[in-house]
Amino acid sequence: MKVEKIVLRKMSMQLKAPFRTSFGTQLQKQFIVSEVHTKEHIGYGECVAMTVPLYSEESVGGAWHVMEEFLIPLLFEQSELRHPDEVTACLAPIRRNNMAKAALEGAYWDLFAKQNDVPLAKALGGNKTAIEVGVSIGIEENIDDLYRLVEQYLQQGYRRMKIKIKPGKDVQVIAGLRQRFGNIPMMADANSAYTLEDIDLLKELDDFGLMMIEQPLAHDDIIDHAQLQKQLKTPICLDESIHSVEDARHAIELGSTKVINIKIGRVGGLTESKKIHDLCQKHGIPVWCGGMLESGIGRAHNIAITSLPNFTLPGDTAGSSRYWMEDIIKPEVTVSHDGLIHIPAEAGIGYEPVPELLDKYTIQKQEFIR
Ligand SMILES: O=C(O)CCC(=O)C1=CC=C[C@@H](O)[C@@H]1C(=O)O
Ligand SMILES: [Mg+2]
Repeated sequence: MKVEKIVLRKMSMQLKAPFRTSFGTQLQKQFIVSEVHTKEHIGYGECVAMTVPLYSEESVGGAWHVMEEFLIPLLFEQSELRHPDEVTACLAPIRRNNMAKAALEGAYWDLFAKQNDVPLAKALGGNKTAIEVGVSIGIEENIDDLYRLVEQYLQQGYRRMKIKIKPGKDVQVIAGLRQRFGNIPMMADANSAYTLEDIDLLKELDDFGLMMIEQPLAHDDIIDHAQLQKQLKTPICLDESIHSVEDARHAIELGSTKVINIKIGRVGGLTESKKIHDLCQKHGIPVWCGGMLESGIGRAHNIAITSLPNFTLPGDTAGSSRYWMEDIIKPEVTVSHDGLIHIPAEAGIGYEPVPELLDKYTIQKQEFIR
């Protein structure tokens, strides 16, 4: 892949409704779209870092700086990359900054798939024609609003409900949902809102048959999660704690987790995501693909990675209309009434970014010529 130009776009799009979690609320979503250009094709990626570094240490501004000052120069030092797996090695001298790395690496994977005229899912080794999807629901102040949203998403076919919880909005909320909707596939995501001192409360959640409890404890912990898992029946799923295949290996060996939420940006790209997928498959640990409120470009990458066989649980890749009045791709991502997203047969990410819509939501654009 002889990339001649890389383009970064800082995007600003408003979510249909505020998305609340235990650490904050998002409404005006900023993110970065990356483009890698050859004479024949453009590969697209998305940087999922948030405007404010509340989920992880990365932010939109920080990621832009790292890509501009360090990552893009490293990529341009390579006369030619033969395979996108080489991008991770090329960027390895720069510590962490995984979301920035993943935005560029993902664009190279899209370019590679387009050059080889295969869907990205196939280029990654995926074997599915469709993926099961769930939906993530933010914290609602009013329980009736939460019930209305769950009812709506069940009718739309989503295969699993992810409920955000935090102290004071946890046991009662889950109990109410169970009472109202019965034994629907449901999980809770705490985004690190608890500590081992809350163990009695977390044990109460054991009574509701949740599929998993996601990241109950500190964002950078696997030791306390191992202690907690010994005392919980409900599987713990790690999200924020896992930044690499080595983190996953440590967590599995310690017994800190029984499910892993793979987010391409959090772990530094598709190549590392595949490694985590393969390690978990070897250890009988199911994985699913988490979300970061992506636009259609990031959503398309999530769909492709979910085509790998050990993505056996519904992920957070909802349809475009879950978050956006209009998405920046055509066609938009849609979910069938039986909760499936059909994997595109077109080459690359399979959804075409629309230049006019990219421009409409671009608030800053910079071109880097090799
Ligand atoms: O993109 C989606 O639909 C999932 C959104 C979601 O649940 C999250 C996005 C970003 C950080 C967190 O708030 C949360 C998560 O932890 O998975
Ligand atoms: Mg999470």
